[in-house]
Amino acid sequence: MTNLRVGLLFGGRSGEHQVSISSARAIAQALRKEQNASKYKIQPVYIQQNGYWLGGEVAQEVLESGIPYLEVENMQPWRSLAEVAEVDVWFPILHGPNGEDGTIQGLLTLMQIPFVGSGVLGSALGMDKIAMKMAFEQAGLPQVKYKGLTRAQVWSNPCVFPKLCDEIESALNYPCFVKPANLGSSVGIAKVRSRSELEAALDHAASYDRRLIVEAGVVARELECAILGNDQTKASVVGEITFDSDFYDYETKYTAGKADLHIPAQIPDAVSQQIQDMALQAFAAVDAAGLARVDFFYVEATGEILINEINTLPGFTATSMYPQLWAYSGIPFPELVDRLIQLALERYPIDSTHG
Ligand SMILES: Nc1ncnc2c1ncn2[C@@H]1O[C@H](COP(=O)(O)OP(=O)(O)OP(=O)(O)O)[C@@H](O)[C@H]1O
Ligand SMILES: C[C@@H](N)C(=O)O
Ligand SMILES: [Mg+2]
Ligand SMILES: [Mg+2]
Repeated sequence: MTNLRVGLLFGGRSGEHQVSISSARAIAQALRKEQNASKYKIQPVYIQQNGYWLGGEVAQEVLESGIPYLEVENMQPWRSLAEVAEVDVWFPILHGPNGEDGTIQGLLTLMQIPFVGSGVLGSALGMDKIAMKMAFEQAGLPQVKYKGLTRAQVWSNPCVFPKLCDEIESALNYPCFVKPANLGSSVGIAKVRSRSELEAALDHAASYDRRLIVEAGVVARELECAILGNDQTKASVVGEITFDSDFYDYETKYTAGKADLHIPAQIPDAVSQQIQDMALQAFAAVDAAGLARVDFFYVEATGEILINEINTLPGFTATSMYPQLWAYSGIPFPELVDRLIQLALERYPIDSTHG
């Protein structure tokens, strides 16, 4: 099909709103390159931070400028956007809650329009770090010790909260990492080394999500592997990230020069092979589709490889690993987005036979 209309869905009601805009800009650029230019027509649809959907000139302007649109006078619920009816295939490049978590995927499934990436189950399991870790546990994938919590427990009465902190300290020790269960780009994450830091971090993470996770901290090299495919999946070469900051936080991720990406990672072949196998297993364990990036910890001294997480809509920004891992593995960015759209079309008739 020529001139297929690709609904580039970006922004979103998420703490990763700005990252999504950056990812969408990179994908739009790739869709305008080489054969993609005659094959696809981009239909940008921007979801404001407050959740309203905007098409037309505003969406185009956000895509061109990279600057979020904050005005509220053009409020549109999604169903009144003319663009929505014209899309042949959706490319949701939304990160975090309300985009990477199955909500949009459910809506697009009901619209009966093919879309890039995982369906409802894969997205939801891949987003929620507690559910994800349970799925990984079932698949026999090694990971750090963790404890899942709810906001209600954290914001409970002053008698219960200290007991909760006692339990976390005795189960996980310091340092540990406190995270909102459903977020990404390190938003809301803190590395904590004391009781007072733990209390503050739990309170902070609870302001982002009603589900939280605390993980034992590990001293390790950080390795990532990209996956592409539906039922026949392929793993990319493994990459490593190094940085001087305390951990791979938001600023380190998205400020040019703060982190170094090493592709391929300088690790033994056997380690690389094991990480690729584990990444493929993780993809299957959450029922992901299309694409994902799987993040690992490699404890060099012991040879231990621990899975950290899967990201079913990984970043495509200038400092993001996913497109760079594939570029090194022989799939340039324009071909990568083409393949992702073709994978969405390939999967669609299969998924639509449910029920
Ligand atoms: N248990 C842990 N031990 C040591 N470091 C950790 C641990 N958990 C997280 N980190 C640090 O925090 C970073 C972010 O963690 P994580 O990948 O879980 O968050 P995220 O918000 O889902 O990030 P993204 O989706 O952008 O990859 C890791 O890359 C690592 O630097
Ligand atoms: C976008 C960010 N959550 C990533 O995983 O790259
Ligand atoms: Mg993540
Ligand atoms: Mg990560």
